[in-house]
Amino acid sequence: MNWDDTAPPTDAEAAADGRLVGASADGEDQAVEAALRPKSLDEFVGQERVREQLDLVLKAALARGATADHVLLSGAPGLGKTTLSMIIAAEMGAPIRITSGPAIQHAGDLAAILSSLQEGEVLFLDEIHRMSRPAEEMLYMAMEDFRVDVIVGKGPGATAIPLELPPFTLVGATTRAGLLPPPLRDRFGFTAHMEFYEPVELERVIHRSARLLDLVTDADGAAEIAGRSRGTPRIANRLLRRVRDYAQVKADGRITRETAAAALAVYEVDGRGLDRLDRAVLQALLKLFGGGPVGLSTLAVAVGEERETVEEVAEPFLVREGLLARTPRGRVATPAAWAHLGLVPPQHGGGANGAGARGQQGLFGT
Ligand SMILES: Nc1ncnc2c1ncn2[C@@H]1O[C@H](COP(=O)(O)OP(=O)(O)OP(=O)(O)O)[C@@H](O)[C@H]1O
Ligand SMILES: [Mg+2]
Repeated sequence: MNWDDTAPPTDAEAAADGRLVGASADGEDQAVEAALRPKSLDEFVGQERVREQLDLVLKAALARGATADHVLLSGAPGLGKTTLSMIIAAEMGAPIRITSGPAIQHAGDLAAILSSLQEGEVLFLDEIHRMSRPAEEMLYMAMEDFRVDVIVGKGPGATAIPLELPPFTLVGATTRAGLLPPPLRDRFGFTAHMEFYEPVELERVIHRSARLLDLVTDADGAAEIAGRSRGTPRIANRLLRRVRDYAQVKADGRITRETAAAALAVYEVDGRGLDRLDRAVLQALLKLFGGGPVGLSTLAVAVGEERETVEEVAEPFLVREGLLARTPRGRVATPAAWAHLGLVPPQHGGGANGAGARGQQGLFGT
């Protein structure tokens, strides 16, 4: 993600764009996601702990006739932060105003939004870690005291005019909770950390979406898609749409294990959710470097990609899946990586594969 929205995309961003297993929303996702979004906590699949805690927070506020505490939602892209913010408003019977950190560059932008909120309204601030510093400081006071100081004039003659705000609920979302300054983090009454979903939960997401899209999907078909969805509902929904296309063109429209596997083979998404780039990185690491350790730059050259693309686009998922490890001496494949690609690791102290790998490594350097 680039801090400056006007900057041209980096190579890594270009490589991540349009990737079937990418977690960020693309144009098609944005068009269909509204239709697939669960509208209530009961409909929201998985995240049991978050759901239970949030249910208590909201019900208690409703019972007191009060505005709910501010809520921070943190978690990787596509796990349901925006969806949950809308559910919070719906459960509170409150309107929601949606904005984002990068859209608020001046404190004045924030003051304008805050002063126009209705009592009890939910303000959803997406990418809250990307707000400007002055806006952030204004937000501290707004969250705590429902008050802002509007600065009028410039220089020594400037004066602060206090402005009372109606009580509201701030829902902040971030993919990078670690980047939030502690004073901001501390002002949220409740923080929900969203985890990646289990395959059985993604199966439920897929069945639900299939119903809404009028698709016939059997249990094995949903399981096949879920296993390739990288723990992410957005990816599950996207793969479901590609499988639907295939089933309609090449089969009778029904989504079974066979149509799902055949469709995703066409798109080069394998049984574990790795795509062409992920497998190219693993294959180079195993076949050219005997499983490593090998330096990132050397590995990137071998794959024919930029260093950043390998590091930011491919590696995070490979590391999460326990297929690749980043060590001080370089990238290393795990036994699971050899098994996944159906290759045999070289034996210690011999074996053509191992010797070949060491020769290559010497050639490339690290
Ligand atoms: N728990 C869930 N149950 C069912 N569907 C879900 C769930 N979570 C997310 N989804 C689906 O996944 C899609 C992406 O979710 P959402 O837009 O809320 O993710 P996000 O965390 O806001 O992502 P980003 O970080 O990119 O903004 C939505 O269209 C929604 O339909
Ligand atoms: Mg979102």
